[in-house]
Amino acid sequence: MPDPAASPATAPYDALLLVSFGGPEQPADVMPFLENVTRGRGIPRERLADVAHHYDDFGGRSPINDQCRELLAALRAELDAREIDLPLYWGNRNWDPFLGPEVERLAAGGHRRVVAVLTSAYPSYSSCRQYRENLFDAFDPHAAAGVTVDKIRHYSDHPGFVAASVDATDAALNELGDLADDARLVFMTHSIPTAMATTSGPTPRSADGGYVDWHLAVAAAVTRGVEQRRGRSYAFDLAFCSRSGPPSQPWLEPDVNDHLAELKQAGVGAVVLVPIGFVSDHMEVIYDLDTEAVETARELGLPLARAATAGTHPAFVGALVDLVLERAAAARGEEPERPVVEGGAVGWYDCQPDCCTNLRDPTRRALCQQVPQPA
Ligand SMILES: CC1=C(CCC(=O)O)c2cc3nc(cc4[nH]c(cc5[nH]c(cc1n2)c(C)c5CCC(=O)O)c(CCC(=O)O)c4C)C(CCC(=O)O)=C3C
Ligand SMILES: [Fe+2]
Repeated sequence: MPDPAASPATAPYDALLLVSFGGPEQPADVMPFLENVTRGRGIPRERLADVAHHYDDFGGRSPINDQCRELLAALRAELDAREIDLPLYWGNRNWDPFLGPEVERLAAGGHRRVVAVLTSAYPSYSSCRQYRENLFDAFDPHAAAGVTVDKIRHYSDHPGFVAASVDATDAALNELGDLADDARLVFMTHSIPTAMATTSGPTPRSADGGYVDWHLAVAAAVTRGVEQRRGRSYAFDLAFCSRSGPPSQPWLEPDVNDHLAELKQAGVGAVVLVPIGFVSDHMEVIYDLDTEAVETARELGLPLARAATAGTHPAFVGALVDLVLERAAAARGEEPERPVVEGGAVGWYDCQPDCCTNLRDPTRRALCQQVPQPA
C-alpha cells in the first residue's frame, strides 16, 4: 500500500493520473480510433475518410502517445528534483492505454485519492466536460471502495504555460530573421461548434463564452511577454483549425487558411502561428498547421514560422507540478495562491453543474458535480 506520509506536499493525494486524448499507433488503429472519437457526434463520413488520410501520411501513427510518455518522464524528473514521491498513471479517452483499465490498475495498486492532470488546458464541452464524463465513468466502479479523483484547474493562463509559449514565439520570430519586424502573431486553437463555444465555462457567461475568452486572454499575455522580450509591439489575432462537423453547423472562425489569405491581402509581411490551444505537437498541429496551413502560406507567398507547443518545456512541466501541489493544499483546507497571468480568469477546482454544458445529453454524469435535472 502506498505510504501517505511519503510526500506531505502532495497529501492527501497518493497518485497522479495523466489524462489525454489518445491516438493511433499503427495503420490498423486509425479507423477504430476515429470511430471512438466520433461515436454519436454526427461527423460526416467523408470527413472521417479525409482525416484517416492525415494519419496515413504519417505512417498511421499519431505522435500524441509518445508525447504523453515524454511528459510523464519529464514530470517524473521534476518530482524527483523536488523529492516528491508520487506514482504516475496515464489513461486516454480514445485509445490505448484507455482510462478505464488504467483506473482499474490504480485502484488495484491500493491508491485512494487521485489527482488528475488533463492534457487539455481550456474550458469547453470537448476540452473539459467530456473528459470529466470519462473520468466519472472510469472511477464510478471504484467509488464504493473509496477511490476518488480531483482535477487540477484549467491551466492555460498559468504563468508557466504562458512562459513556454513566449519562448516558443520568440524562437519562431528569430527563424523569420529580418521578416520578424513585419510579422503578425496568429494564435491557433481547435475550432468547435459556436453552440459549444457559447456554453463553455461556468455561468454567468460572456457572449463569446469561456473557450474564446480564455484563448484571447492567453494570446494577449503571450503577446505582452514577447513584446517585453523583443522591445517592440506586435499585432495578434486568434484563428481556428481542424473544423469538422456538417457545413450547415456554424463553427468558430476564421479558419487558419482563410485567415492567411486575408492577412496576405492586407499586406502583412510574415506570420508566426502560435498553437496555444494544444499542449503538444500532435496530429492537429503537424497536419492541420505544419502540412495544410504551411502549404497555404507557400502558395500565397507568405513567410510563415510555427511556434512549438508547450510539450516538455521546463516552465510548463514545473507549472503542472505547482498546480498539483496547489490542488493538494486546497484539498487539505489551506488557501494556496493561484497564480494567473494579468487578464486571466482564476480557474476553479470543481466545475459547477452548468460548466461546459453537454448539449446532447445534459443528464450525463461527469466528475465534479451531480448533473442538473433536465428542465
Ligand atoms: C477542443 C478540442 C481539442 C483540444 C483539447 C484536447 O486536447 O482535448 C481537441 C484535441 C484533439 N483532437 C484530436 C483528434 C480529433 N478530434 C476530432 C473531432 C473533434 N475535436 C473537437 C474538439 C477538440 N479536439 C471537436 C468539437 C470535434 C468534433 C467531434 C466532437 O464533437 O467530438 C476528430 C474526429 C475527426 C474530425 O472531425 O476531425 C479527431 C481525429 C486530437 C488527437 C490528435 C492526434 O491524433 O495526434 C486531439 C489532441
Ligand atoms: Fe468546465
